[in-house]
Amino acid sequence: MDRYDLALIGFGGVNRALAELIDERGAALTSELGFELRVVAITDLRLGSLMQADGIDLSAVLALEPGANFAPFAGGDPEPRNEYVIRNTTADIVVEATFTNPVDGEPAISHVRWALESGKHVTTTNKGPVALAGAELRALAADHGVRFEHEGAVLSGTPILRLAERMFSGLRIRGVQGILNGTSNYVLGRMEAGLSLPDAVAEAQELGYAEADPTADLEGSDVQLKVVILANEVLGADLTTADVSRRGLSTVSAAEIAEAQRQGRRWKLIGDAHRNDDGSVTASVAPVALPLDHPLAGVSGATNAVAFDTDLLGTVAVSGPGAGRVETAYALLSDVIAIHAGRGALIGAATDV
Ligand SMILES: NC(=O)c1ccc[n+]([C@@H]2O[C@H](COP(=O)([O-])OP(=O)(O)OC[C@H]3O[C@@H](n4cnc5c(N)ncnc54)[C@H](O)[C@@H]3O)[C@@H](O)[C@H]2O)c1
Ligand SMILES: N[C@@H](CCO)C(=O)O
Repeated sequence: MDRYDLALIGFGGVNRALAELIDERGAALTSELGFELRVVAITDLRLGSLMQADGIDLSAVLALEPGANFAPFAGGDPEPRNEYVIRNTTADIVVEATFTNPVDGEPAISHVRWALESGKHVTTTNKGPVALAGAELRALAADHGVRFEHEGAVLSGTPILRLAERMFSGLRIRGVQGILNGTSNYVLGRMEAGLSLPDAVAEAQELGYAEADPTADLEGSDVQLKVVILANEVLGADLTTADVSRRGLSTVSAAEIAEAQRQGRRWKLIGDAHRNDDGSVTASVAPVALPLDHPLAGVSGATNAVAFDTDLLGTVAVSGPGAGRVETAYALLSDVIAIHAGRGALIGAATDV
């Protein structure tokens, strides 16, 4: 029976949800998926670090009181010690789910680099490494015979990256456009219901949708990262965030939201990347007042949706959760499944002799 030992870097909403999934459904997952999952290391800014090669008691760490840390545990330390843990853990897969830094992607890029350099697979939901160092990290993974998986970086657990990569072969994709941020879409809907912006944002934070700094959600830098990922991984471009124009929700007033409703329109924060006739790719993030009959106008809450413009199929639209702790934890699990599916050619899968 195959087994994958995981090191969780960052123990917030998403990685806690993954730990809960393993703790509560581990046996069922093993019989359904054909491999066992264990967590052998955890680091977090607030909790410090914990390394236990025989497997961490997840119920115990999930039950920690607010303000407690890993120091009392065998193999525990009050400091995160990320580099030491990543380079020395017995884990097969490092799960990077720390804050997305839209400016330079650090320290997550370093976390991923250290993991790949030490021969460990990586799965991440952190947009920074994928958008700002994706090509370098994919090459580093290949050099070390391991995988760099990141389905959850765009549309959370809704598998649009794998869909485009595996199911669109033979198609020429001319563009991709969509609602790519759950928090802002949730907030717009709640403001249409009459809530103030601060109250709507507070709800999104409580629900675990928002970035550590929700400005990233509202002002479009989160979508900008995702547009870069889609442009580079789906359209084959080589964009950076500097290539993507960005306008956020602060350019739309509550009065304009109400006026749009009266006119039968809905404001949506839209990310777009499309190929021009000369082969170049243009990309943008901007609020748009869509007519109610537009396919994206009806997308509500933290749901996201992406429309792929293809040559042979016309428009192919995919909709699903764009945020959520459990939904995003599933993206991480889907990455482990992908690693397992490709294990024949890879190092890193622990198997019984
Ligand atoms: N929540 C979602 O719906 C969702 C969906 C898709 C992607 N993501 C991305 O996944 C990542 C995690 O999201 P989350 O909702 O769990 O965030 P979160 O803020 O709940 O948790 C992040 C955790 O990382 C820890 N952390 C931050 N910097 C660290 C460091 N240098 N070393 C160790 N720990 C560190 C924090 O203490 C925190 O506990 C983010 O990059 C986010 O953008 C989140
Ligand atoms: N804060 C992000 C999480 C998913 O990337 C959002 O709301 O879409």
